[in-house]
Amino acid sequence: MLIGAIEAGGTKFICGVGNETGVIEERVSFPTEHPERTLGNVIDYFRGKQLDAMGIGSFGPIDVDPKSRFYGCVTTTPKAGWSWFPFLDSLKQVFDVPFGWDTDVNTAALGEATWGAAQGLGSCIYYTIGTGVGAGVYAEGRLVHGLVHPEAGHVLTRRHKDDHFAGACPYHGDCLEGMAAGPAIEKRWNLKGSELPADHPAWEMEAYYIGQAVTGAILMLSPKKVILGGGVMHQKQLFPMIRKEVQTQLNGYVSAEQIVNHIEDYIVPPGLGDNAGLCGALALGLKAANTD
Ligand SMILES: Nc1ncnc2c1ncn2[C@@H]1O[C@H](COP(=O)(O)OP(=O)(O)OP(=O)(O)O)[C@@H](O)[C@H]1O
Ligand SMILES: [Zn+2]
Repeated sequence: MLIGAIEAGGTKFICGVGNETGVIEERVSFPTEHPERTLGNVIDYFRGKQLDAMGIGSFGPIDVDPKSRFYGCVTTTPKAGWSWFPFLDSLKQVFDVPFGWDTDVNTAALGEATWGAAQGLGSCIYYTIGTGVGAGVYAEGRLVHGLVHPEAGHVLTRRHKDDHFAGACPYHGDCLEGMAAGPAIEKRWNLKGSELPADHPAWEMEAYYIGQAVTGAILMLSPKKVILGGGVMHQKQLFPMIRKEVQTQLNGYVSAEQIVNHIEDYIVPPGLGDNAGLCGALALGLKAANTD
């Protein structure tokens, strides 16, 4: 089986083809520009390939309700031209194959649940901490949608005692994304995260905020694995700090072995590394092929 995979990011698009075992055979990448131009590039790349299905994990927010007339669109984005643009339909008009469509983070969660760190577990939550913060939720063997889809990057946070930064979210100020995304780190410390030393106090603060979000997710969803990806999580020293923070915040209330004794196997980086998104899109395409 040959599946087309699209990781549609706000900064760049990655397209690739792979098979039902999760192997990506080739890939290309181009910058996210006006949708007509960007999707023109997508179509040019996939045209002529004998695809059985396609999967798209998109930056959001997006419409994931198949009954909605805006299904397959990015909804309210500041990115020029993308709001309500018929993203999915433009591709469906050219490629007569089953399509999978979901948020970038739900897609990465599916990739991890299918071939990565949460393989065979039936549930996980996947956070990306990058330019924004988002989370995908896989529970009881399926991706979670509802009224819209989870927007776990914007949960409210309790402020760190030494933090006087107002917060960078245009909607909420000091929500999780406003306090912990890459641009928040840069605004607070006047240095990019990648330029801050590993022992800088920034990371203790960062772990405090991510730890709160993960604690909330554990209490609300009881995921069998917590996966933390995105550019900021390249700071590997954050992992032990976040694990400790979660244990401190839970304070013994959740007595599962994974939290008490094996938290290093419970809160982990993506098993698929930087391929989580593209492999997830492959898994979405595969699901679409199998349900069509
Ligand atoms: N090594 C690093 N340490 C700390 N922060 C980093 C590092 N590398 C990248 N970042 C920060 O991560 C952010 C970029 O995140 P990422 O690489 O996940 O890209 P993105 O795809 O634009 O993010 P998003 O998934 O939110 O769209 C930037 O704010 C950058 O400063
Ligand atoms: Zn917010």
